[in-house]
Amino acid sequence: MDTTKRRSVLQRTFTPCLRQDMTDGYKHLGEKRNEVILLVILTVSDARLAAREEFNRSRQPSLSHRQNVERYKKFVLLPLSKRKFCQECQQLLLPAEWENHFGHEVLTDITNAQLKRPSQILYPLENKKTNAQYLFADRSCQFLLDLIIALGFRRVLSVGTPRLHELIQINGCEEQQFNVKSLLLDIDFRYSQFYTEEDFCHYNMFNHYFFGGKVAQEVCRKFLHEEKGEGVIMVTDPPFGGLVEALAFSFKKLIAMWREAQEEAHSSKEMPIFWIFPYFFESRILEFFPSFTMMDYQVDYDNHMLYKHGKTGRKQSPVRIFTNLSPSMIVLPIEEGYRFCSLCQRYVSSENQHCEMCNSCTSKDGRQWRHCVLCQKCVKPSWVHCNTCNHCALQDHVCESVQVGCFICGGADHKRSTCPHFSMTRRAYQADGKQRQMKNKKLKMGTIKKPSVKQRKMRVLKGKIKNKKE
Ligand SMILES: C[S@@+](CC[C@H](N)C(=O)[O-])C[C@H]1O[C@@H](n2cnc3c(N)ncnc32)[C@H](O)[C@@H]1O
Ligand SMILES: [Zn+2]
Ligand SMILES: [Zn+2]
Ligand SMILES: [Zn+2]
Ligand SMILES: [Zn+2]
Ligand SMILES: [Zn+2]
Repeated sequence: MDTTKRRSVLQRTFTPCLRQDMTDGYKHLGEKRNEVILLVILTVSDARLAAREEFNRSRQPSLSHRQNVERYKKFVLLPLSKRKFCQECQQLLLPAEWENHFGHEVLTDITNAQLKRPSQILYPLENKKTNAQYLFADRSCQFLLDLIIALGFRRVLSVGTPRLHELIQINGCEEQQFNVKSLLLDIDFRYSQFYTEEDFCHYNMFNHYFFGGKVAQEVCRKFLHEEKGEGVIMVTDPPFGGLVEALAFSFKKLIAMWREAQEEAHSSKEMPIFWIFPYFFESRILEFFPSFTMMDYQVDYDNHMLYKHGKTGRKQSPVRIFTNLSPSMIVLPIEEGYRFCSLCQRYVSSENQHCEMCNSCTSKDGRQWRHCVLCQKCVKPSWVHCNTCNHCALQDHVCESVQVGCFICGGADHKRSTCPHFSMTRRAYQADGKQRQMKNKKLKMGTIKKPSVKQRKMRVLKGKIKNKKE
């Protein structure tokens, strides 16, 4: 099935709420769209909380998790020839339902091995804006699991990492001595067809919402509290379009839940976390989690043309692991070119050279960076020092002093950030600060064409119309 057809099929079927959840992840944060999201998180009133819960409730799928578990039990008892999966509806089918799916593309002879790898049967969701489901390449997934085992963890809270969850479950089934467990928290309700309520919670990581209510929340709490909270690590790989603030808000809630199991004396202990995210979000993540360090390991994905290792994809994935564990403990594979820098006490990628002036292995993107004496720091290899801007930038950038006025309305007396025509709504719904910054940078560097006055006026007009609608 081609992508367009698949997408339209997904839009028609399974549960309309799933599609809505994926696109409306942020909107769950509050009903009133013209509010600044961060404020909504921090000062959410009772009334708004109720409205939010009502919104979440209205997104409940037609079949409950329990019903899906019962269906699964019946499904596994069927002989192979009667085990079907409708690709269009993304649903396991029981014989009585076959006729309703007449004319749909159906997979047959679903084996137990296939049932244990749902991420291979289910189509990755492809909403580019908020959630493209980028699945780990086997190499990266196995690396993560090996690392988790080597570090001695026994329980993994898999937040938006279905493939890692799946790998852990498979190992658990196949090897008696394998003693790592995983609980998957994900907004993709299709997974409820394959996992019990003890293994999967339908969860929104943008507002820490458990769709299964108190019962599901208790499953998570119990999981975190086993062995007094010892041996647990949270691994998360959120959609990259996700707001760091919102994610941090939810992760802090999960950390607080874990901390309840800690004795007073250990109340300042941190729950170990691997947060997988692009390197250019480093400063944003550190704002919320100052104890985190970014690892050099490049996480690869199966279904992302750019972030995929190998012939067709770009070799350098921008996705990294952020962790609050000591960097010296995170051993990166030497066979893939990583090496240990004894001065930094961490593994770094092969091109990442130790800079004596910065006293650090400074590269962020895997290329060798160069020290600029004037900037007093290392910069990307493609940058040169600009005396007009007083810092390094791309050779063909547009110098800062040349840029006067506002990019939005063209007004000469203010900058875009204080533009009176740029409503709060649009600001809040723009991409995360970092993404904005990146775009600004690109504008400054001239990699994005500066809009003409006419284009700017059109934008203001469109903005006004949109705001009126809202
Ligand atoms: C970039 S993918 C990561 C998948 C991971 N690399 C793997 O292979 O297991 C993002 C994951 O987060 C989930 N997700 C997206 N939005 C979410 C939300 N609001 N709350 C919880 N999970 C969400 C998606 O369903 C998906 O599984
Ligand atoms: Zn169907
Ligand atoms: Zn170093
Ligand atoms: Zn340097
Ligand atoms: Zn410089
Ligand atoms: Zn310049």
